[in-house]
Amino acid sequence: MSAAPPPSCAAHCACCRIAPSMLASDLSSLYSEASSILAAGADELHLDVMDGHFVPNITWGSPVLASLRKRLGGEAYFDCHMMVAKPSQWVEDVGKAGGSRYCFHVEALAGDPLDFPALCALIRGAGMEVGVAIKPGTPASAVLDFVSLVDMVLVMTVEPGFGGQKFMPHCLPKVLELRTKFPGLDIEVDGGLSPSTVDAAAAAGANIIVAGSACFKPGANRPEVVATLRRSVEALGNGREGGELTEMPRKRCPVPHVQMGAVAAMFAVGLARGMMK
Ligand SMILES: O=C(CO)[C@@H](O)[C@H](O)COP(=O)(O)O
Repeated sequence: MSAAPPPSCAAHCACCRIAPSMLASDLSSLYSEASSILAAGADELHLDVMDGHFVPNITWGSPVLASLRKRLGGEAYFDCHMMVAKPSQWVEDVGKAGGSRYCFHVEALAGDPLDFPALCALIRGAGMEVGVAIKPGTPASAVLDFVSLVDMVLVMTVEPGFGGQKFMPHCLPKVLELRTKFPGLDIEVDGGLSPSTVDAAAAAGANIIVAGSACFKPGANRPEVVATLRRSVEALGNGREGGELTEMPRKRCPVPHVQMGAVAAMFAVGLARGMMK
């Protein structure tokens, strides 16, 4: 028996946004990595905040966000994915540090003094947009009643905590369920996304694509990866074709500039010798 085809949504109008996960970048040069990926066409910077309790890993908090914000200026969009046990605890700090969207995990609400609506109000009061994330084992029904309170739902396609994991396609029916019920909703997918897995997520209805390793792995052509991810959402989610798709960036010149200079010099010498004969 052949495997079931991946789920596929009707064309929707939710705009594609590409949000590279900075966790996979060279963290010793966070500012230049962020600048480079924005220059490559990224729409958002996906910033994974992990507290060592909600997930078995620790990354960074508001001091790092604030210093990145200071150097990048006000334009860059900070998609803060809060993998923390008590989401309400960090809202004020992350807002002050320049977070643009505060995405909390619905699973963490059990240990938080605030309920869903109160937490959303706190986040908006701190000047940020609201996202809610669900882990692979959490059904979409956990957030369905609250969609009107949020700007985005993040469907995790790996267990949160670490970059570089394998994409879990069995999470995609949740994306399709949300897209079918909410055609204009921002739906983000995160974990194992790359040019070879994005089509399944885009076809299910995801319009915000987080990709860490794919964007930052050594040798990656960043503009090409970002454009490839975007074109997938435009084609399979928005139903665009041909010239309506974002253009692929022009390929790099296969001959490095140094070599080009050497070729030009040899040509000039040859020409001069010919003239001297
Ligand atoms: O939230 C997480 C992991 O918890 C992600 O944002 C990953 O950092 C994505 O990395 P790749 O799977 O794309 O390498």
